[in-house]
Amino acid sequence: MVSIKNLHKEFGSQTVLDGLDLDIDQKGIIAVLGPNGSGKTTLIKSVLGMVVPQKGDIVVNGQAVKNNWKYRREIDYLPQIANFPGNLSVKELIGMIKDLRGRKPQDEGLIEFFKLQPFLDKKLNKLSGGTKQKVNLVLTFMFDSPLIILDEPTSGLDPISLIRLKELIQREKEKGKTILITSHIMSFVEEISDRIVFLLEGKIYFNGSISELKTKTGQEDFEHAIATILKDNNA
Ligand SMILES: Nc1ncnc2c1ncn2[C@@H]1O[C@H](COP(=O)(O)OP(=O)(O)OP(=O)(O)O)[C@@H](O)[C@H]1O
Repeated sequence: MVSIKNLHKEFGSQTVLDGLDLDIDQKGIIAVLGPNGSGKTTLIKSVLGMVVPQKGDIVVNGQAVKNNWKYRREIDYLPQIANFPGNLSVKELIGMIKDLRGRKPQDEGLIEFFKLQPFLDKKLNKLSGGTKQKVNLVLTFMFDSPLIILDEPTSGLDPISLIRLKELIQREKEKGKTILITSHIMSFVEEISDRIVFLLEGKIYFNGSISELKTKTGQEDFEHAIATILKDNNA
């Protein structure tokens, strides 16, 4: 599904990705973790073609990413920070994205699922952070693509909305999709992930299940296992 070989990305003199290799060939939920600034978003954006690496190859669903855009039709992406045009209403924005994507959307079920009906005629710059995130989630999930990439999806969500998000992600997993997630909320990651990919110093430091991570670090609980990696590496 996603194959990354020898990926290098530098911003000026700063090396962010340093010969990173990663294969994601399974269905299910994969959490991409790592300390702040470790390159999670840079990695995701490289897969999406939004960041151009200095070196390396990325193949998504059998298509090379370089100088290509068609493969993106099969990816749904939730950005960490959504810069919505503030003067549009929620309804107008959803309509605009539907027109741009040109695929049959499932927006109505998702609007109902996140209880967004009262906000449809409101301008985006008048919405709270959590409500904006729900709009962001509707836009992401409405096209039913086989690969879903979620950058900090829990951002700003209240407990009920967080439960709904987890339900939605599980539902998508049961359809046989591959879902890549970054999050700093360890309880959320532990609850939903099938596999953990941990980034450190521009490379993959760990790639495996939560129980393998606990064994590797000698810790019984997930949060402490992550903390142990960070402490051992002065991250
Ligand atoms: N466009 C850019 N120009 C310059 N530096 C950048 C750019 N994008 C990212 N960086 C730098 O690359 C490093 C990795 O950033 P990135 O956003 O990928 O990290 P992250 O692991 O997603 O972090 P966080 O957990 O804080 O979201 C950071 O030091 C960041 O400042």
